[in-house]
Amino acid sequence: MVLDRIQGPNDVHKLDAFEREKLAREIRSFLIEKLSVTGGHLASNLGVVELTIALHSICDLPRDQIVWDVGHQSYTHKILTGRKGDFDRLRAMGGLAGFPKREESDCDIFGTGHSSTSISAGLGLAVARELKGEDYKIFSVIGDGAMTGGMVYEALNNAAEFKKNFVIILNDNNMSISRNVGGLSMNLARMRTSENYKNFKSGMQSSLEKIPVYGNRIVDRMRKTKEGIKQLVIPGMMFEQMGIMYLGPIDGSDIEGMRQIFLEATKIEGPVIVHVLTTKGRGFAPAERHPAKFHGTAPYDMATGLPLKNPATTYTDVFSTVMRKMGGRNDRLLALTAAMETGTGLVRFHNRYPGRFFDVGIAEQHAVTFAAGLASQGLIPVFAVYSSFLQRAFDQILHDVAIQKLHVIFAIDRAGLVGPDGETHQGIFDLSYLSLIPNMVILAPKNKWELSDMLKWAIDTEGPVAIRYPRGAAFDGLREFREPIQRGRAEEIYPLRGRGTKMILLAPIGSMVERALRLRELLLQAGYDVALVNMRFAKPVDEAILADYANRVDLVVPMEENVLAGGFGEHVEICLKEIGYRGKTFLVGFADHFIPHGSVEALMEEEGLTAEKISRKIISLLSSEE
Ligand SMILES: Cc1ncc(C[n+]2csc(CCOP(=O)(O)OP(=O)(O)O)c2C)c(N)n1
Ligand SMILES: CC(=O)[C@@H](O)[C@H](O)COP(=O)(O)O
Ligand SMILES: [Mg+2]
Repeated sequence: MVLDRIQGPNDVHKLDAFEREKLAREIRSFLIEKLSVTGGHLASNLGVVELTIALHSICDLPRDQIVWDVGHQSYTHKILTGRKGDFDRLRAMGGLAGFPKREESDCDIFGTGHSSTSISAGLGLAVARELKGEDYKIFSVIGDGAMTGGMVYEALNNAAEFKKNFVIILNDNNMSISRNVGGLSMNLARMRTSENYKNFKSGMQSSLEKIPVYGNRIVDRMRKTKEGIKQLVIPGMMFEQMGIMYLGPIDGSDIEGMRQIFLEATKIEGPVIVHVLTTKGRGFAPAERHPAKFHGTAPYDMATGLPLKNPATTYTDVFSTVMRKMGGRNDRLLALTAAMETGTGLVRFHNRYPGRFFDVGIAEQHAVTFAAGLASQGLIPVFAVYSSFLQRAFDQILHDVAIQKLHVIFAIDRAGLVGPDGETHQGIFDLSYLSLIPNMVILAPKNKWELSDMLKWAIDTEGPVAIRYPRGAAFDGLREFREPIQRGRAEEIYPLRGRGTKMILLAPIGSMVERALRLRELLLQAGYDVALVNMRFAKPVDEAILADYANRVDLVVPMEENVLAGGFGEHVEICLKEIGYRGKTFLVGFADHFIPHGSVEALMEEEGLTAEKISRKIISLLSSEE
């Protein structure tokens, strides 16, 4: 096996062209087999095996620097830098991360996870290299989907001005997670099919000879032509006009061709884009047929590609069903996504009401302000978005939505721990960054029925509303508790019983209600009297119910799947102080640190947030004062 000879960075340099081809086949089989057990980002990785081998074979790592946009496609890079042996524990706690991590390898020069950062980071590296008087190659590898993110254009604009040498490899597989959208995507599609691609492919050598003046020749030619329409199909014109040299499109399965072009590109003065055409899911038929399904996959059967387990009903499924239903009842209801149609459960709404569905690309900031514009005209946009991706749009929420009290609904999926994607994707900050914005109303459901009720309530109310719910199976307990939703009102589940050594109020929100059930049992067993209130609203907090309990309990325990800093518990504490509560509080949530990858339960254990661990802390707190 050629793969066995790859033990660390630059081992790929020892291979000849034939062996490089063989290595690509072996890596592909390796990934298909390993990910069938662990799950992970299969389709994107299968698409860039050859591209990564070509790149590594002209780089001297870790001296040369590669920035992977999003970083979900960096598995071959990890294999080629000595991490092949870690793939059995891909994305497991303490195991190999699914994204580049500086602490994992000195070949991971820049950590990623969120989209569209690689050109800015690459430019930063290039400027730093010059300021430090150093000399090495810098590559940013970015997908066509990531090119829909606004930061890319801020970076290109800047790169054209700064004129630093670095190479942007545009990995164009004609897909984001779902179909790629927008004007740029249409432009790339035209480039794929243009005559120049065919010419470039057949005349690689003559194209290479032209490289130093390649861009200018195209621009000169375009200036001369009077047939304006033809300009549209000249690849790279858009980039060239911005002052970024463009090469391509080139074939992303041709390792030798890519090696030559990548190397030549590093010799060009200023920023260069090399446009590479790849195939998402390449070499695994189910993934080539359904790239969206295999973008991020759970373990699967290698023969058929079918999932090994049937997934339980998720909050995303519930959201999906209710949106579709409500779309039929209210024709002002709109659904928005920033390139996460599948993940947020909007496929059914899209199919049923195509005119009221909008995928704006990986553009969370734009999505929020676009929603604000729609809401200003009396429409009801629901922006379904992952908690960690919404972080990008903080000012748009504050400035464009909240100040104007516009009725935009934020359906915040993946709120709480997401597990294997790790620190970049854990949705543990939204309660903090939303709570501090005036006019925001924030809810979190305890179970699947409550998500449905909250969404319907949010559609009928006014002003900005956020509903946050976690990844994974929806809780289907506590079905009998279904008080109608009222603004700022909590729901009492279990009152105090009137007997016990100390009185405790458990005040969980969202997913923590389920955990509080078990916690309550443990505390009852320890001899305490324990009430449980489902707080429902992180903002406005139900002051009345807190005031009611304030005189009766010794301890209030707000619980949230969010960081404690600026979170729900802190707001409850402020409220209790205003009410004049004299007892203790014990805040349950995440400490002030980033939480790495692993299964959600393992991480909860590590964070001390299992019912058992919380109960031990509470018992010790209360017994220390006895
Ligand atoms: C800010 C942000 N929004 C959404 C995502 C989710 N996301 C991860 S990969 C991806 C699609 C990227 O498409 P592309 O760059 O073309 O890479 P491909 O998977 O096709 O290789 C999306 C939307 C993200 N990582 N970051
Ligand atoms: C790379 C990326 O950002 C997405 O693919 C993300 O991993 C999706 O996560 P879910 O599996 O929770 O949809
Ligand atoms: Mg793509």
